[in-house]
Amino acid sequence: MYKTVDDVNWENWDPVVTATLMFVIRDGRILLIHKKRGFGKGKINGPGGKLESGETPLECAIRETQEELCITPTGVEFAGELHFQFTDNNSIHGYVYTATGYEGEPTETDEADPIWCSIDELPFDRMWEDDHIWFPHMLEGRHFSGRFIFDNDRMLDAVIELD
Ligand SMILES: Nc1nc2c([nH]c(=O)n2[C@H]2C[C@H](O)[C@@H](COP(=O)(O)OP(=O)(O)OP(=O)(O)O)O2)c(=O)[nH]1
Repeated sequence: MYKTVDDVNWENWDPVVTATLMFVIRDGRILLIHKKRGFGKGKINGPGGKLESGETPLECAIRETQEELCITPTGVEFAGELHFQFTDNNSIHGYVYTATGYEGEPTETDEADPIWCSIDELPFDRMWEDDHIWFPHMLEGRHFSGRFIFDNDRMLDAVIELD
């Protein structure tokens, strides 16, 4: 039973899922989604999803943003990595990207409803519990690597490292 980050053998960690997140940030605002289905349904997050075979995390993050919001992010940069170990043995390796712009118009889809938020007033109470830890680093443009233990959607422990 995982309780703390130290309970995981990170050297041999073999995540069940690799997933991505994309955050368009411009003019003091960030483009988030209300996630309408799938893992994390009901939460506010960035667009993103699971890696498909043959795809790089960057390609996945762009594709998922196209699928969920009908936009193509531009000025994309790697922001950080997230390592989630769940008590039920699920595990997710997440790659986070930021973008400075996009082509197209953010549009509601079956998966997501776009929401522009001020970076000073992020709705952390409606987001995953770890997000308030690494969002400030992402917004400052610092690369981060986070390790987290979750029991369903309750965070039990967190360690964050900065470059
Ligand atoms: N911000 C944030 N995002 C998270 C956390 N945990 C977590 O899985 N995510 C993201 C990574 C993925 O983008 C997404 C979950 O995967 P998903 O989007 O593939 O789920 P899905 O069932 O909708 O599957 P898909 O078909 O869209 O690929 O949630 C977290 O703690 N914080």
